[in-house]
Amino acid sequence: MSRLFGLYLVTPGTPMAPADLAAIVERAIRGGARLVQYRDKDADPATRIAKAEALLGLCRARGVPLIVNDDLGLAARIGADGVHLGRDDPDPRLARARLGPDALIGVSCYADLARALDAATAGADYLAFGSFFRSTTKPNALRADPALLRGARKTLGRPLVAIGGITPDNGGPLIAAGADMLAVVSGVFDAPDCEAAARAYTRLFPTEDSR
Ligand SMILES: Cc1ncc(COP(=O)(O)OP(=O)(O)O)c(N)n1
Ligand SMILES: Cc1ncsc1CCOP(=O)(O)O
Ligand SMILES: [Mg+2]
Repeated sequence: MSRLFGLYLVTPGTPMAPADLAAIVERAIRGGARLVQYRDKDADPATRIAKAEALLGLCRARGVPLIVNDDLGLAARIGADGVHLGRDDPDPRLARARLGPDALIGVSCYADLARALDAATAGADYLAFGSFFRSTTKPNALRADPALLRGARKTLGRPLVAIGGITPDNGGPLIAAGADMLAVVSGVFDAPDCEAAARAYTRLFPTEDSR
């Protein structure tokens, strides 16, 4: 089974102790999260290292890859499994050269299929589209139409990630349209029970047998 399938948990930048962040992520992994991204725009460098290392320890113990958002230097320093890059971030070729052939490199493509083709050519392992719905985490994110995923599925030949305002109620059609993973922040982190929330997303995906 491809490891790039299912719930992709993205962390919020909420200030909290590294162990508390890891405890929430652990519950989401118990609920089925298959990939974790450390995304944190505000913490100072020492806190970012401490949080990313706490997550890496957890993710290694649970067999779930850890991706670092934006920060190639942090990903390389802690030995993360990969990096996620957007339009203001380093080029995927640079990330590949720095992190090596086995690193998972994800690229944000917003609603732009041409950008996705370029990213695939540059060696991206997955291509992320969105925001598909209004996101409280990133209210000004560019918006994408779910129909885009059908075209992306036909032309790109890489796993597709959907992000932005995704809930257990609106995520099913994104999977039906071609998303391999649903990337989620608030739908898990703002839920009263993170494990149950993660499980609600996990149930949207077809089981290995039915794929
Ligand atoms: C899985 C996933 N998809 C998209 C993004 C957004 O990346 P980017 O456009 O670089 O924006 P920031 O997250 O850096 O604000 C993501 N992080 N993860
Ligand atoms: C990083 C990012 N890029 C587009 S929307 C988004 C945030 C997604 O968070 P949420 O799942 O809370 O909408
Ligand atoms: Mg970025």
